[in-house]
Amino acid sequence: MIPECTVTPERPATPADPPVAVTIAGSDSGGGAGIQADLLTFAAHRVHGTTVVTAITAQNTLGVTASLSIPPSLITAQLTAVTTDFDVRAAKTGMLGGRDQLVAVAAAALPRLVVDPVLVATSGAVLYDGDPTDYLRILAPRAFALTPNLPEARLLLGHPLTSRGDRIAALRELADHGPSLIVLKGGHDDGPNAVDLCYLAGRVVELSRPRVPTGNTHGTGCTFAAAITARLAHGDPPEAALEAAKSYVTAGLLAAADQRLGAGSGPLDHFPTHHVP
Ligand SMILES: Nc1ncnc2c1ncn2[C@@H]1O[C@H](COP(=O)(O)OP(=O)(O)OP(=O)(O)O)[C@@H](O)[C@H]1O
Ligand SMILES: Cc1ncc(CO)c(N)n1
Repeated sequence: MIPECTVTPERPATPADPPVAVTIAGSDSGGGAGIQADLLTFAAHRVHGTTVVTAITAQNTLGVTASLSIPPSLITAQLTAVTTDFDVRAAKTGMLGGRDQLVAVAAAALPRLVVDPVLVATSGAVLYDGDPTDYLRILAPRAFALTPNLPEARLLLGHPLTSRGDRIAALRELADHGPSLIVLKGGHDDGPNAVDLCYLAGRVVELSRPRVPTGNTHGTGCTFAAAITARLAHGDPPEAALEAAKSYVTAGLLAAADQRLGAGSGPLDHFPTHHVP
């Protein structure tokens, strides 16, 4: 006989319940970026991770060889399944694949939404085949935070960002589309420090840590945005969430600097030993 499915009786939430976050992103078969990196990051922060898969990529440390976008109706169904059952405290988008998928995500009401505008993989593979400005026109008005890297910010705004003045102007331009928090990631810059310029409640804040000399940087952007999301799910104020996420990514890069996983750019270590969630 099949036992009947029982529903847990209503009881108030307790501090022992882990907060819930949702990642809306693509699958990386190599396990270093996308949904896989996000779930590892959530787990390292003791956040229960739920998922809305938007695309499946055939990918490893050397690049992406194939990808398939999930039909928007199935994206909506996953969003409904997650948000009608769980008390979702924060959400994050990664690879969306195309405009129809982005529109399906923008139709959902998601708290503390962190949008990582994934457009092109470091290897050159196209991860968004629509117009990059869709992110600004359709999704940014729904977002709490937007976290482009420098090449992505250039594509979103359609002009180069050379000087520090250009970058500060870009922060304001991006914030005009709605998000309270903008993080312009400087991982692709050179220099002894990895410096991200942030715009938060009208202030420019610099997030800086020593640059880790390593080629194992696959999935740093996903991991950083997922760590911000995890800290927001715990209720951290935005500036504390940013600092904690930056320290976590730096610790993960350091711990995996000499690791060999795959022949190309390997993943970082999502459970660095001295990280305490
Ligand atoms: N070698 C490094 N050492 C220290 N911090 C780094 C390094 N590379 C990137 N970071 C930091 O990691 C975070 C993610 O930034 P990055 O610019 O790499 O994102 P991304 O380009 O979106 O990532 P991805 O390569 O996964 O697409 C930022 O805080 C950035 O400063
Ligand atoms: C699935 C996926 N999402 C995001 C990135 C960007 O790192 C990637 N390479 N793959």
